[in-house]
Amino acid sequence: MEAPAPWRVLEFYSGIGGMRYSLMASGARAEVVEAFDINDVANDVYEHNFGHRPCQGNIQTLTASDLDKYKAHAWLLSPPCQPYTRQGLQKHSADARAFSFIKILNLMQNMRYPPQMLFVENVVGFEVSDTHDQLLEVLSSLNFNLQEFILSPLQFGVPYSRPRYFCLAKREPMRFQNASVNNKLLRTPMCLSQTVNSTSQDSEHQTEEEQDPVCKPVKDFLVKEPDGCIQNETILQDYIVPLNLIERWGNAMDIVYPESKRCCCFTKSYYRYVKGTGSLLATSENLKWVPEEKLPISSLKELHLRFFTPREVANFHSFPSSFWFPDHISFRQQYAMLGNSLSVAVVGPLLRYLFAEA
Ligand SMILES: C[S@@+](CC[C@H](N)C(=O)[O-])C[C@H]1O[C@@H](n2cnc3c(N)ncnc32)[C@H](O)[C@@H]1O
Repeated sequence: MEAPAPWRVLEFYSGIGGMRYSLMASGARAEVVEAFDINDVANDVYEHNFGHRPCQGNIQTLTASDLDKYKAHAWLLSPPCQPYTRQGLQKHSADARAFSFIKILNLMQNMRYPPQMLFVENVVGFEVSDTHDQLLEVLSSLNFNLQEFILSPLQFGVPYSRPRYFCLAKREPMRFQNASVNNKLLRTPMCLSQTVNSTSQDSEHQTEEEQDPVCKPVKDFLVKEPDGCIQNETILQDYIVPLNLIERWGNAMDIVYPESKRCCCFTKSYYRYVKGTGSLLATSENLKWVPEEKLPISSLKELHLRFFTPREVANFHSFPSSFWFPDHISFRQQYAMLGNSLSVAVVGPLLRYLFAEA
């Protein structure tokens, strides 16, 4: 018998393709038929890795008939998060960077072939925004069931704290495998497993700290030489943290060790700034790590701190080893685009669950 045709997928705000890698990792019978992004540098990276250049331009200018022509079954969207971040002005839907997302949401109501499945990724904070209210309104008007999650790679064995909000939606008569959690916001990946068919009230309120399984150590994510050894400092010269920054920021920096089981979220400003943008790695072999201890500046200097390389940040995002940047992309651009991307370790299982037939 002939295999059924794959689900047709549109990838909005495609960036460097974290969503597409997640779809590949999910094993879903699905293919990206088009991707959309306004950033030509991100599109260079996407094309370099997938051999397909996304439609370049403002998503806000798309019309219902533009989208109808793809007859897509699923839309995957990771719209800009600045309107909802705690550090920002939190203008939500009034922020111009939210306009394109609101526009295409509303287009769904005027389409001849609206998607049957929807997946939205954003920062924690989105779930209390008025854009979220609009999302729910549109989905309900089109008879979608939805399930929402706040999950972090830490809950998937990756020593990386990057909690993010996810909305999964399926249009009637399609159903989720675990329909008992429809209309709930879950903080556990439990219901993604086919073997678990109910989720207790408690697990809806568990945080990433309470959910940590045994995470791999940071050293498993470091750049390796072909012989399997971690690259030495001479090779990693470009990544050493200058001493004046150590003097200035001291214990405000987030320092991790090869044996650590957690590092903090890499933002798009990593490498430009050291405070609050991502962890730094202590590479000295002579110092013993004492967790939680505040160290004097003299000891901090002896830790031989370095930035994680872009490849290592990609490893924390669980990107495949085949992923890479074209030569003309600067270090700063690499970090900026990785900081905007997402965790394949988290989104892969969520997409597998979304596409699984009930
Ligand atoms: C949060 S990032 C998504 C990153 C992506 N998921 C990845 O894995 O790299 C948002 C992306 O949306 C793009 N973008 C923002 N506003 C846009 C608009 N109005 N039209 C098209 N693309 C837009 C940005 O260039 C950026 O690549």
